Amino acid sequence: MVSKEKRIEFKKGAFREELNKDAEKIMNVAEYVSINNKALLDFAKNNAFSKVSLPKWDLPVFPEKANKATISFIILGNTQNFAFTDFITKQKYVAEYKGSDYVGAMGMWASIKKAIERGVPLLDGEFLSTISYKELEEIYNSKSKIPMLQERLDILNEVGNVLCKKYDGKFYNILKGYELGKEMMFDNGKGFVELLVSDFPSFRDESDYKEIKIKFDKRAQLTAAMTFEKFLGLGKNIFKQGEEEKLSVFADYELPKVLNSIGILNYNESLSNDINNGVLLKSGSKEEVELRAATILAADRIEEEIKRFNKSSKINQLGIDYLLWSAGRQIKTANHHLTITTAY
Ligand SMILES: Nc1nc2c(c(CN[C@H]3C=C[C@H](O)[C@@H]3O)cn2[C@@H]2O[C@H](COP(=O)(O)O)[C@@H](O)[C@H]2O)c(=O)[nH]1
Repeated sequence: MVSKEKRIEFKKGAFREELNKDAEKIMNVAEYVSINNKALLDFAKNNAFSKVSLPKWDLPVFPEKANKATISFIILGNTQNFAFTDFITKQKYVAEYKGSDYVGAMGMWASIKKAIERGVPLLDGEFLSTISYKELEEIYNSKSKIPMLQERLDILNEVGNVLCKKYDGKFYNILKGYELGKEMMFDNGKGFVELLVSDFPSFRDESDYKEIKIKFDKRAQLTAAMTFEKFLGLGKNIFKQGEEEKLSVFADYELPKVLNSIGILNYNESLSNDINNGVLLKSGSKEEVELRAATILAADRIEEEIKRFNKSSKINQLGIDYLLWSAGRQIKTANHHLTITTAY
């Protein structure tokens, strides 16, 4: 007979298992960040019976239908889904779309939707492989300037080239056969998340911490999650049942902010001062990797604890992510950490 512990492990899949293990190794020797078990248990207990919904990605900045063009749009946006706070002014990117202002990541989605609607062929690999700085600047030009424009451009050029070489110039071809209920996120190297990371260097999101290599793959996992949730919101499952259980939370700058605010992540004095004062944390620094590793581990433990308190809970990391993310929107006072990176 398979024990309950084993069953949970099996459902997580190899990627998430490895990520959790590496996060745990890092947190065992961490210097700047620690997890407060009491706060974690309290949070799990208080949320064990909460009704958790998943995002439907139905704001006007997203396409309305569940089809191939929507899949392409979601992948395109996730090539650009990082760094929305200006590193000097600390202001968030703001873009206007159909009379409303969209802030941060939503501003980015607004700008690419607006460009596609006025005929810029942003879903076409060939166009992306040669899109220029000026053209991209024009696309993002709105109420403020988007950070890291050159990096965004380099990524689009790279992605365009790979699409032309391997995917007939089309994003949606990365999702093999477009067969409802059949697609895999992880499939021995051939799943959707795995192909994004292996074929597109800019999706690779890994860090070295002492001798530990940890793969967060935030943008690649978020691409799969958004695709899953967008389709689900319209009553369709594009992926094979259970694939979503293999995803971790998305290790960005928002989740550690929330986890710290509710006492689950504790920072030492120097890290706490740096974040409060808006000091940049170097990409790949111990501080930055610990923040991300702690986020992954804490979210995984919250799921385990919720399931201990509520044996019939079906919550997974997508639910935990949305629970924390939504909590973050209410926290207006705390700073998130600032790192110059294309990962998140
Ligand atoms: N873990 C996690 N990270 C998420 C999201 C979302 C989108 N949530 C929407 C989904 C439905 C609702 O309507 C929400 O609004 C964005 N991010 C990441 O945060 C950063 C941007 O932050 P800011 O500058 O403030 O926009 C950036 O790295 C972005 O990729 C999430 O759900 N989980």
